[in-house]
Amino acid sequence: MLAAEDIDCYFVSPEGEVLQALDQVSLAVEDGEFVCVVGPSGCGKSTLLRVLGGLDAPSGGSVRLRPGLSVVPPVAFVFQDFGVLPWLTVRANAAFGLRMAGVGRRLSDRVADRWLGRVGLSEFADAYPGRLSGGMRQRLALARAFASGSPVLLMDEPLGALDPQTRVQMQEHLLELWQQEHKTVVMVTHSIDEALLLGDRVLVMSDRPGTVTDTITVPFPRPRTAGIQDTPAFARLRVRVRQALRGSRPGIPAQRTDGADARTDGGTE
Ligand SMILES: Nc1ncnc2c1ncn2[C@@H]1O[C@H](COP(=O)(O)OP(=O)(O)OP(=O)(O)O)[C@@H](O)[C@H]1O
Repeated sequence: MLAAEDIDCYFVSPEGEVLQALDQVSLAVEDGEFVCVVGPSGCGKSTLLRVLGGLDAPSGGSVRLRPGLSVVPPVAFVFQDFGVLPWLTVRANAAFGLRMAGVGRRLSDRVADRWLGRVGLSEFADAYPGRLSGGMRQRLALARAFASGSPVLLMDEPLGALDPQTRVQMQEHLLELWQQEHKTVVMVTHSIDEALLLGDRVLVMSDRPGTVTDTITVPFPRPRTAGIQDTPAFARLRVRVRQALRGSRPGIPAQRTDGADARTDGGTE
């Protein structure tokens, strides 16, 4: 569905310093696959996502989407800061991707209403996002991405701004939506547990310039529930990802392996 080959990405700072963000990154994502990307802060995860979605042009290499994709736009983004437009109603926000793709108001509103129902926001359809909590805004952002009809969703720390309890609820919600819709997803996250709960594969990136240093297949059958996080197999895989991350960061001291800290940036959940 989505393939990147030998992506290099350089930036020039305002001082004129050349900075390499990505170094020869290659990946291939199957139709309907959920791939999570973890890596140290500043290693180029967001840059990779932007290149995959065509928001940034790579300095070298190429990105290909499955030929013949008839859906416009083929890719929808979900960002950590929700990307909700405060001057549009909740319904208009949910319909935004469709409207941008040229779909008429009546149809896009109907699709938006269906998705607002699925994320539990029907009663707020005519309200403005200012009335929504953080978790509700993120549900709206997900509704907009799913409603857009895009087969590929690129998510950049989509649950990162939520409080821990809301985040757990949203992980379950996202898991449920994805299991019903089978979109192709590439999601950047700082949480190892989130990556293992949601993903089919976890790509581990090195420190900047970021490159993919390890790919871990997540063997847990679907449908999954959050309960798998309490199993010994999950704990073993958590350690495996953590070791891969340590391997990608020479000189970084070992992190805890008791499961209390499952974030790639050393924070807590
Ligand atoms: N437009 C830009 N201009 C200059 N430098 C940039 C630009 N975008 C990103 N960078 C730099 O590229 C590197 C990678 O940034 P990026 O945001 O992709 O990392 P990240 O892994 O997503 O970080 P984090 O986990 O902290 O969100 C960083 O050093 C960043 O400062």
